[in-house]
Amino acid sequence: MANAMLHQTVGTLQLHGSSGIHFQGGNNSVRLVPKGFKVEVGFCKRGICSSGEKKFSIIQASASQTSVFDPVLSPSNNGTHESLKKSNEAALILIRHGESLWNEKNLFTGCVDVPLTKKGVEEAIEAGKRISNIPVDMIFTSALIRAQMTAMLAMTQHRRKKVPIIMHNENEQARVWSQIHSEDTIKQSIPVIAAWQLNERMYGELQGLNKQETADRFGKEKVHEWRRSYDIPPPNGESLEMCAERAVAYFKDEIEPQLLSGKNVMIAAHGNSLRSIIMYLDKLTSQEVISLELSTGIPMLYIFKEGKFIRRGSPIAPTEAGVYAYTRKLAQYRQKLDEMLH
Ligand SMILES: O=C(O)[C@@H](CO)OP(=O)(O)O
Repeated sequence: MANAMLHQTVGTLQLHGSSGIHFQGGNNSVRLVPKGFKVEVGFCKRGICSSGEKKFSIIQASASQTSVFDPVLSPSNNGTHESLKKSNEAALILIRHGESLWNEKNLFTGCVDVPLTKKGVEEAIEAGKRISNIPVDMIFTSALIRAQMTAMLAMTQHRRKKVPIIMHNENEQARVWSQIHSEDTIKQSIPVIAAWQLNERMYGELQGLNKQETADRFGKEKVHEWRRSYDIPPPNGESLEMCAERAVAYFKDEIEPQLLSGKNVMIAAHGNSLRSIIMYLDKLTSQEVISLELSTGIPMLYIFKEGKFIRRGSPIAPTEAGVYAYTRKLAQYRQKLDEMLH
């Protein structure tokens, strides 16, 4: 469950035993989680506490647009899921990070945490211009700085001027220390969730090697197989299939519910983690994904409507009318921005 909300923790409960669903906190026993609240499942320090207890926090959803999880919207609730699929529409922007210092040097990067080059910074800003009229309610990035820089730099160009704020939910203290105590400020913020599951495919023993030198040493075909085949991993690294197992699972579990509830989402990630997500969105076969290449810093727009992802290509420029005419909602959003800013 995404830990995306800007929220107030109003209590902590524990689940005991295995006899049915039974929440207990202090002297109080709670059977149902009221509407507008969410249950956040955490694990005691190192995974599971003694006697299998798990820690639950009851969190009051903020009234703002940025409070993201309503249990009623849970995709596990099938009836609701179906009706939401029909009624909601949301924009999904995917963006591969701008050029990194190791892209520039032609080195296999994978999970090595390398920042952007100056050109990468410029690409991210340019990408931001292209999406400056498209609503963004939530941002997901990988845990790597090149994706996070890209997301933040892109948002400097957004006309709505909401402030992207990285959520720190790694432990209770981090969460409490980063709390915002103004509803108005929360409304002017965009939660940014950093997730390792969106990281670049782990390139194993190729990380740090020069791509050309590796091709010279092992042969062009072998290296192409490592780089682009679906299920053949590079030495001690992840194949695209293995990368998809975590990236697509994260997308389905954490991002799709947000889209279902009508949130407009931007994902800043990597060549291969995004290839695996696009494979899922566009229903590509393992053969088709081989030839899918993503450029750095080019945003791609999808509309999520009636449970389907509709690929809308890349917004060309902020002034380009076409992209905003894709849906009435996008056109209205842009018009509102025009009225606000003129
Ligand atoms: O080095 C990497 O991490 C990736 C992306 O830059 O390389 P490839 O082009 O092989 O997917």
